[in-house]
Amino acid sequence: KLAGEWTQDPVTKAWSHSEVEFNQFNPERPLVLDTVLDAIGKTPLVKLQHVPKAHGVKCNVYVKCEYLNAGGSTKDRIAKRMVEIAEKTGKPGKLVPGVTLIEPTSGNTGIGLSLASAVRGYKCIITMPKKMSKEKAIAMASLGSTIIRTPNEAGFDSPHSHIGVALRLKSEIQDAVVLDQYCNPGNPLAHYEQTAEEIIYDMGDKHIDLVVLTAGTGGTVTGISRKIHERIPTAKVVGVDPHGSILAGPAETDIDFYEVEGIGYDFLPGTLDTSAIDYWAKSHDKESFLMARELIRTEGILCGGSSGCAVHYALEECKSLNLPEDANVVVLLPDGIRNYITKFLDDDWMNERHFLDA
Ligand SMILES: C=C(NCc1c(COP(=O)(O)O)cnc(C)c1O)C(=O)O
Repeated sequence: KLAGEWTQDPVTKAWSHSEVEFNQFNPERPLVLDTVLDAIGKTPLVKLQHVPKAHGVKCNVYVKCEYLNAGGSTKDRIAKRMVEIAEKTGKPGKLVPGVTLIEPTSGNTGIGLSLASAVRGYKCIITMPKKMSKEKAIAMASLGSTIIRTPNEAGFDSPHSHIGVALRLKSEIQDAVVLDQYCNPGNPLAHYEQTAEEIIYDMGDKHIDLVVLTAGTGGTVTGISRKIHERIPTAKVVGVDPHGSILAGPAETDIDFYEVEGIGYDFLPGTLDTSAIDYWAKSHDKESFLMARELIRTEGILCGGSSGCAVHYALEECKSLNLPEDANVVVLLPDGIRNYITKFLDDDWMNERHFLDA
């Protein structure tokens, strides 16, 4: 198993891991790339021009557009990093041509791994709950992956869940490897050594006061939060967790269905370091989708549902903290509209769920 141990230097506050070497951050990227996998990372930060004011927020809000990654989401980063680690170290399994990658996912990690498999010549089997969009399934199938849908109501520890089915398939298929985004250090590491460094580098002399991040496996919030606290100790990091999920802590034990894809779970993933998060906001579907639609319509930001979730609750925090005009807030937008064309972008889909009711 790769999980290994994270340790933090008591003086520099820098993190290291017992099993993995870290890549150096290089802000430059050549324009001619060896493969499409090199078109992952270096996504732009965009300053919102209208949405903050429309919601009574006077500070500066910058959104990191992760839908501009090669596979369309921030999860391309961890897919590439987990494959790199396995190719280099053979952990959690040897990746040789013809090997079968099996991964439980809400879709975006699956797209990232399907992309890497198409480029590297691996076979790929994805297990994904039925709740997740058809668009994501079609993207993965187009990249050559086999998709197995699992029941939404199956708990994480059920043999019928996307995790349970992936583990069963691994035991049945020869030369199969489950990289396992829920405990693989390559998940938070990709964000600690790259996503967070991009944010710090690109913000330059604009002081970062608040970072708002949705959480699913917790890799994004763990990796970014650790680096932000290491380099900008005064900055606060807020995690956003949907009602119906328990990531924000035992108080939210009411596990329930919600529509936003990719965030929240009925268990605490090994890649989530809750001590790295200053505090949590609990989110609702309606506000998340309405904000995503507003960002698209008034800012031209073609983002997904969890992006609307992150921005809505970031604005709520700006108001409750009464952040001044010169404060700077960074929000990560994990994926884009391609994954949801027939879902929250469609008025009928929204009306069926009363998300457009006043
Ligand atoms: C866990 C997976 N996605 C995480 C995710 C997240 C959360 O990112 P984490 O780094 O897993 O906490 C937010 N928004 C979207 C649209 C996502 O797809 C997955 O694609 O398997």
